[in-house]
Amino acid sequence: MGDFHSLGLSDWLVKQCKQLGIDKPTPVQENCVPAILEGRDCLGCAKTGSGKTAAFVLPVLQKLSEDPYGIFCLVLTPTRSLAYQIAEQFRVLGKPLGLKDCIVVGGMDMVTQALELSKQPHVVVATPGRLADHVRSSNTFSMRKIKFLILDEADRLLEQGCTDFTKDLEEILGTLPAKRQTLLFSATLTDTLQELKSIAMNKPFFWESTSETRTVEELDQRYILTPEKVKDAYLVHLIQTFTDKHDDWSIIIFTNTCKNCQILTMMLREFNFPTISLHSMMKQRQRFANLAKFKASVYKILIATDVAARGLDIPTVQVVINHNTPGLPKIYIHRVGRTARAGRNGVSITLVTQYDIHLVHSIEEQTKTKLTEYPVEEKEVHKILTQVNVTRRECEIRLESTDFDEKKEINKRKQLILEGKPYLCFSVLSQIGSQRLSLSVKLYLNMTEQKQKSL
Ligand SMILES: Nc1ncnc2c1ncn2[C@@H]1O[C@H](COP(=O)(O)OP(=O)(O)OP(=O)(O)O)[C@@H](O)[C@H]1O
Repeated sequence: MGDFHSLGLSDWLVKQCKQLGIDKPTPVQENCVPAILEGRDCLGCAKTGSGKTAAFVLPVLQKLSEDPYGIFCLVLTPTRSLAYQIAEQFRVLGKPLGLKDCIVVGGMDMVTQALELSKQPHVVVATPGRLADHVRSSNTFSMRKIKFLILDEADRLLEQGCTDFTKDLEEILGTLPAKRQTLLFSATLTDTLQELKSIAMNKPFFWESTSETRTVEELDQRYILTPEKVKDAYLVHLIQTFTDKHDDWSIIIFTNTCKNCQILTMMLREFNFPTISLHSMMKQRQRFANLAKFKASVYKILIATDVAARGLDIPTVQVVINHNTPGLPKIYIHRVGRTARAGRNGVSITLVTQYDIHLVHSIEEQTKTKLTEYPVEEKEVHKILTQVNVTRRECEIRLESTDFDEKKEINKRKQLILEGKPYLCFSVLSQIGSQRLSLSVKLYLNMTEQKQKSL
């Protein structure tokens, strides 16, 4: 393996890497950095935690230092917290350049963002929805001259999942110059990306790690077979065991819904475990605050939905627990990739019910790894079963007495209105009929009326 100099990077960047403990390039960096410096488009597929971020940040900074202007580079990423993490890497590595960056994500003040964009930052890191909003509503900034477009977690941005970025991406791409370098990175590349490889212009460089397995060797992948009703008792038992055995530990628990995330957080707190949550029903500021507290080890347990499955880089995470078995192997790969990063060891434990066994088989098939059973003293689990289930029920009742479900409905409706789906909105709205709701109907009607008038 060479060093960063031999990849074509300048002294100041190599020095900057050293200061951060980045001495030797990882394979994805070793292969992609020279191709990007040559001016080629690049598709990089490498395992979680293998340093893909620096693989694009370093060559962009090198090129920026040769011809500095703004806006030089646009990075798009599917989640808000990931946008902050990427911007941080640019800021730290690009410090000697006096790098100016701008983060454009939903849930934050649009006016402040517009002002920052108008100051022509070198690098813009954005989630597609909010950047498309700015493109539609503002003419105070231009991306006509950007040199680099980067899609991080590219498969997620391009797939048509529950959050479909297609429309926003089209809008953004329309404002970019055709002559640019396009870089796509992910730990999981889909067929669409494989197709893209064959049709892309600009002689794209494609790099995929040659390893047979899709997860890292340092990750010990386990499962526990459990009936649905005993799952929470296993969870409490596992956490208790980790607490007893390790001083310096932190755990991410993934679950399938925001509500479940909330209930599990309340339940684990009842057992005095330092727990905090992260899901899309929380306000953006609260999400950042919780993530910061988890990173700082103020709370050792983070319960999250898949909003935290991709990209988050928190070195202290030693254990990932899947409270539900992910329906897609790809989601499993990203979730368990929150531990065992950058050569460290880690454990993942997936709670599997009898109905999920086929999901485990397809995970094993895709990752080319066999999950092994995690040994548990069942007697100990059964001792706490009743107490855990009663506590969970109490938490469910407590949550039902709050406006959690109502908030969820309001969020859903806001989304429908933003997407311009009036009929659907009406049918959802008419079921509830509170004052706040009729207000949002009026607002929507007003907006469409004005739109029609202006037409
Ligand atoms: N050459 C290197 N040597 C040592 N550590 C590195 C090197 N390059 C990056 N790192 C560190 O490795 C960690 C993981 O990097 P990064 O977040 O870029 O992974 P990733 O490949 O993007 O993972 P994911 O697919 O989960 O997003 C970071 O903390 C980063 O600082």
